[in-house]
Amino acid sequence: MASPTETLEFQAETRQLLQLVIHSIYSNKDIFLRELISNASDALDKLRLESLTDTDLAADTSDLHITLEVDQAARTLTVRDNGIGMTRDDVVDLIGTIAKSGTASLLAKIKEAKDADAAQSLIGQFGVGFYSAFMVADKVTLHTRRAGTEQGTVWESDGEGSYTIAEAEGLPVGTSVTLHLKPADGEDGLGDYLATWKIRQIVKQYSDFIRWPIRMAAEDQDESERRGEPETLNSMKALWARPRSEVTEAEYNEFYQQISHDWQPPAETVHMRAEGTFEYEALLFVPAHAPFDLFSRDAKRGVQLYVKRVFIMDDCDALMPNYLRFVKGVVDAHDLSLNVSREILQHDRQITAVRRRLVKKVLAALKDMRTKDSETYAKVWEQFGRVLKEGLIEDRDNTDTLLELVSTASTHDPEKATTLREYVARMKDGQDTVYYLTGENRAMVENSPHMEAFTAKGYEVLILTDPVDEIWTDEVPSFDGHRFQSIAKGQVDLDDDSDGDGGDEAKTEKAQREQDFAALLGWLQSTLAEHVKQVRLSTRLTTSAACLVGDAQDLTPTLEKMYRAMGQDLPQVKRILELNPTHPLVTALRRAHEANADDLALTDIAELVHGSALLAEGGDLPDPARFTRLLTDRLTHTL
Ligand SMILES: Nc1ncnc2c1ncn2[C@@H]1O[C@H](COP(=O)(O)OP(=O)(O)OP(=O)(O)O)[C@@H](O)[C@H]1O
Repeated sequence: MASPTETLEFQAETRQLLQLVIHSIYSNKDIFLRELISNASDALDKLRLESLTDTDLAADTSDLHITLEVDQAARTLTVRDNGIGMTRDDVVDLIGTIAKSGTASLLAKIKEAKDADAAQSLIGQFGVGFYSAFMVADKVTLHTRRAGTEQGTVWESDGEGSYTIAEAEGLPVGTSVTLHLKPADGEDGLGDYLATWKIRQIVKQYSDFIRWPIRMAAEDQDESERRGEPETLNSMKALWARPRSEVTEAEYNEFYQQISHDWQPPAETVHMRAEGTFEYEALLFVPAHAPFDLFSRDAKRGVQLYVKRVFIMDDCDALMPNYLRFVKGVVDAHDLSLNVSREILQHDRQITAVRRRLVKKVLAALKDMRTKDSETYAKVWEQFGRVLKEGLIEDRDNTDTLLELVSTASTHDPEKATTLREYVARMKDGQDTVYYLTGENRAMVENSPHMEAFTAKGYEVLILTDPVDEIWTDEVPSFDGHRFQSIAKGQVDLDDDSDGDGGDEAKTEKAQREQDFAALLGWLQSTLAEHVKQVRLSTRLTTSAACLVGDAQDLTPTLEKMYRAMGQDLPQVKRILELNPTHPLVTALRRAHEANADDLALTDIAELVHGSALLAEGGDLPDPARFTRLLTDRLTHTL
């Protein structure tokens, strides 16, 4: 006897998401069918795979398919599959809850979204799956029975606060989802989903490449039986297995949209076939925009893995490195076992070789796009540049290609980003170094005192403002033989007279200056010993009195902060204070020190010079209250 019907509440987040879905976040309601068919197709994949790998599972896989049934009188559309099915617990867990990470933050963002378009693009990135049924139906009934079990389950909800669940007898293995359709409403984007032409059109558009037959039972069931086989609506062609020359751009785009649930076409398509000892086909896509969770720790990565047309897994991370986590697509390998697990894949030499080849292909496609279609490339870089730069740290094999892809702001043109190659082509005679400065934002970098001499002398400096820039510039020594040099690190001697003429004179002048300032520098060094490891004269300043720099191998303050935020226990990184010997404050300080080295006011000024240099580069003062007091005292003295 069947158990009584239970009424259960949706989880709070699920309820919120349902409300968003029902109140038409999507202007295009037709996609509900794509979502339900995609779930049904996954269920068929799972049953096929499980029956191949679990010989104890007595399941009939001889005719796996999806059926769409229209009942005009009852105004229902049913999506039926004979796939894996669900147990009662599965239904409660999978349909009543959204276990996806990031749901709460996504909901918050959707609520903040300014308009329906922005909200739609956010929810589009998430994929509402099963719940999209409630866009077109005011009641949804689901019957299901898990393969290998006897007990069926029936679930029903109007998408408001709760759902009912009960046992059901005599169900076939698989799942059927019956939508009690809302009336068609053109203005609200609600099509007539009882019309077979409409269903045919939606399946063709969104689900043509689904690898299982999608059949439609004709309106009149009796008549269809008399006519024989129901009609199959989709072509089922595995697009990746067809030669490139036979696939149209529209087909590629539709396929991409099916697997990614994206509403825009991809920015780039890579289709390849490898023959030889390890055969495979790959069809990869670079999306046009980043998913909302690109930088979240548990963001999915990887492509779908098939073995000889049998779906094995989604998000196969062994096939894509972390820094290409935005690439979507399919890899169909011919010589793998269907039982292959993620762990085995991680250590499989052939998979590593496939991955290496795929990475090269994707990077080559991006490089090609950069030369041939710089406008699209600029958009792709804007979306994924920060992630691609992680490759400079992770992937030593492709450093050269990745460096060619880098596009960054520079002092050359405030409006336009530059590539490293363009930078090198513009380098001054005798310059063999690529100068850059990292910082939190463009304005801070541009106004940093470190820039002064470079600007004055016409040297171009790259402006790097992504956190990842701090790290890769530390790890990658050069581009095409030209060393990377932070203008906030090491000795920068732009006065160096490399061709020799006049060099002696400059050297004598420098030596004289060093001698003149020796006493002041020595005194400052001991006075500021707590904060800096050295005080020296600078050649990089023209207008500021002082700046802080690091040794070539030192961590930058931002990097130091990042490591500390990650919980690393670092010793204090002391920096070098550089003084501008031509600045009136510095020359006056020298005179005052010569006149009376014991004047206590000089100590305050030394601290103020150090604090100002910190502030000028956007740094944090060790003791802001003390700095303000010293500054106020000094200002009071001048009045
Ligand atoms: N027809 C079905 N047969 C078996 N299980 C199903 C079926 N439909 C849904 N499910 C189960 O319910 C889960 C939730 O489905 P839902 O469509 O909400 O999300 P999803 O398919 O996991 O994600 P997305 O649609 O964003 O890719 C699925 O992962 C699957 O386990």
